[in-house]
Amino acid sequence: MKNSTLLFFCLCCFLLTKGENGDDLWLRYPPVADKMLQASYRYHVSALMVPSSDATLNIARQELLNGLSRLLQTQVPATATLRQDETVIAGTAQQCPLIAQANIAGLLKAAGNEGFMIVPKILQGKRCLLISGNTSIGVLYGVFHFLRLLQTAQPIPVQPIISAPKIQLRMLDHWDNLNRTVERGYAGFSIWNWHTLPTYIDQRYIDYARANASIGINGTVLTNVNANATVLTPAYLEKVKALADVFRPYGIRVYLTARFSAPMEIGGLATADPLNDSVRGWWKEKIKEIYSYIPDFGGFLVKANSEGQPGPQDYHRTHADGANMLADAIAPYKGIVIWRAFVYSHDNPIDRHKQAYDDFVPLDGQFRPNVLLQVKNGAIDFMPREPFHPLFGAMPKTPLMMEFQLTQEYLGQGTSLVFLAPLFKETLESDTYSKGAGSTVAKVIDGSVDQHMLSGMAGVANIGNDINWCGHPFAQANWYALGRLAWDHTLSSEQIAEEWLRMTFSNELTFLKSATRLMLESRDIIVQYSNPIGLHHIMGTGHHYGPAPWVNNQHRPEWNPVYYHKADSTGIGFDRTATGSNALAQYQPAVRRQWEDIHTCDEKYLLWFHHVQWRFRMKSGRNLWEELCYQYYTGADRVTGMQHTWESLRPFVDPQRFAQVTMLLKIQQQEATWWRNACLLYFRTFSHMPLPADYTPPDKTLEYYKQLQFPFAPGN
Ligand SMILES: CO[C@H]1[C@H](O)[C@@H](O)[C@H](O)O[C@@H]1C(=O)O
Repeated sequence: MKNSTLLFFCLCCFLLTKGENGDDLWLRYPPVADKMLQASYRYHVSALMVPSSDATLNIARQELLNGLSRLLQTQVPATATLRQDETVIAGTAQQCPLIAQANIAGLLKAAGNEGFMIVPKILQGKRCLLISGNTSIGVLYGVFHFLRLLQTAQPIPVQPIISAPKIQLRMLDHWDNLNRTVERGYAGFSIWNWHTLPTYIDQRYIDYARANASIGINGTVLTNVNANATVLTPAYLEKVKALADVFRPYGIRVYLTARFSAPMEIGGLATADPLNDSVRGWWKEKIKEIYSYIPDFGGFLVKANSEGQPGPQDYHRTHADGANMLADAIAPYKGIVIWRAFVYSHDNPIDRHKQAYDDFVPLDGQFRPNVLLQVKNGAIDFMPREPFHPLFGAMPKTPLMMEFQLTQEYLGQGTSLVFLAPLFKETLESDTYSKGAGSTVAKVIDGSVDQHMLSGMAGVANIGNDINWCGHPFAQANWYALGRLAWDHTLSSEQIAEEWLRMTFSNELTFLKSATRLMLESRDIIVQYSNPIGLHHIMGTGHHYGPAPWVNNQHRPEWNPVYYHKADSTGIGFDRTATGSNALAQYQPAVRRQWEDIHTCDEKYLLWFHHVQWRFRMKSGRNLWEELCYQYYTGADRVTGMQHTWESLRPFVDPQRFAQVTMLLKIQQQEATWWRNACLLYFRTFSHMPLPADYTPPDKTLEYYKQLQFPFAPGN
């Protein structure tokens, strides 16, 4: 064997074995299984022309070479001149004279700063496929899109594809602590190794950047919102700089969480009052220092006056005073401040649902232009199902950024198969009616309803140092979905699930049909067996794992499940209508009308907005108690159905991942039974009604469930 052939053979063996454990996420690039298709791809992609003009284009070329050699099982040669057969050319018009001559400038306008175009062209009489954009990063996104077409067995485009992101800031928020624990993290420890940074660049950092770039994520907040000021000290800034240097060519900016009391903790000042001159001066100097390390630093994410975090209210200042102080200091560097709206405190005992709106709506119009307000999808806290947050549409003068949670804090954590795109879509497609019908949450956050220049969507990361990144093999799909929806919120959950499955597992249609359904139904199923009909926040306190609707001993009333379900002898549910907390008044009249009447309210939100009598007649004809039983039992049964579906997919999945998911589904089945039994046994003590005769009664007592301890639950 010639040396070069041997080398290529070794490379293929390495590439083919790498990825077995999921360490390549959706960038596994397995050989195209359909030989006809592979032959057609080989014909259309017979040479590559990618100029070496900068680090981003070098990455694009490398990704193409790597991806194509694995997919097509042949080495696609790089070329500097057009060949007789078809050439793929990637670059901007400035970088690549052939693209400049291709007459695509008009089309490229629609691609903006980060978008791309993939277009077939005849140049110098020869067929070419151009992957272009107005910037190198646009080209890189185009390259990943092109590879996705091949990974998902799509035809080579015959018509131009033009794509630009609908949302500007597409981010991951890591809740990673400096000691490498991850708050609400279920996939091991933090991937940021502060001990070996800045000198040691873990391959994981590069793979993380590739994965993010492949789905258009362009920002990462490295640290927990429950912040530690130490990350702003020089020793850490050097480490942050090392990460920023790795991520830059992938189009990813680095952000940090700013602890509001940092001027006191690491600056030696006596106060952190945002209107105090020394404090303002301290932040200015600190920000100048940060930019001396990281010239394109993105900015700060701040959790203030929430769950014990310091903030401007400690000095009788408003959230706007706090945000603006940082915004003024960072504006000269074009940095931004992302201020969180997740606030609640015990002096709002009637309904935690209302506080963010009460605190922030009066401040609309007072924030500097470089401030975004980051709002969780719902008003309580990443529940399995929540109506959209009433702040969306209620602050037209402030750009609101979406905060979704990818880590499954309340959704079975690391053990449950739950595909979150349907949850995200449910919120994004909700109509706020803020500017009349059609003012969906998606259009509020993409800035189109109120004409904002800044727009953003973040996902609380579900990434850790587990061998497969996210703990559960299917949890990777939630990271993927966030990126895809932040790029284009009109994509359907089905499309995203199918894309991810094709890239991660197989393009076999039989597999895809069942596996897509498995994913699409999974979120509904967990809602059904854990929090049906609008129930919420009835999980174990502290670790948030498993059911504990009986808990009533937390010193903060709003941390107790009983505060939320309000079960009593008459019924169950939280009355948020005018006869109750009146949280509904925070929505537009058209939204209110959907939910305020107990007889017409969408039943998925019924107990969210109403205290409902046990014998209330539901649309199914069952009374509320019977419906609750039906939902819990059906949900748990459907997990058994998920197990059967997965079993039927055995022929399509490698043994390792097949076994992992099989074992996890077994745990999920046990959890579903646990939720069902514990909740029904407990709620029965209020309804005083029996389980319908056709259900197998729980084989354990309520006392048994109350005494279960979880010393191993993450977060304990
Ligand atoms: C980072 O703290 C988290 C906290 O762990 C979590 O239980 C709650 O959901 O939300 C907080 C927040 O979003 O700030």
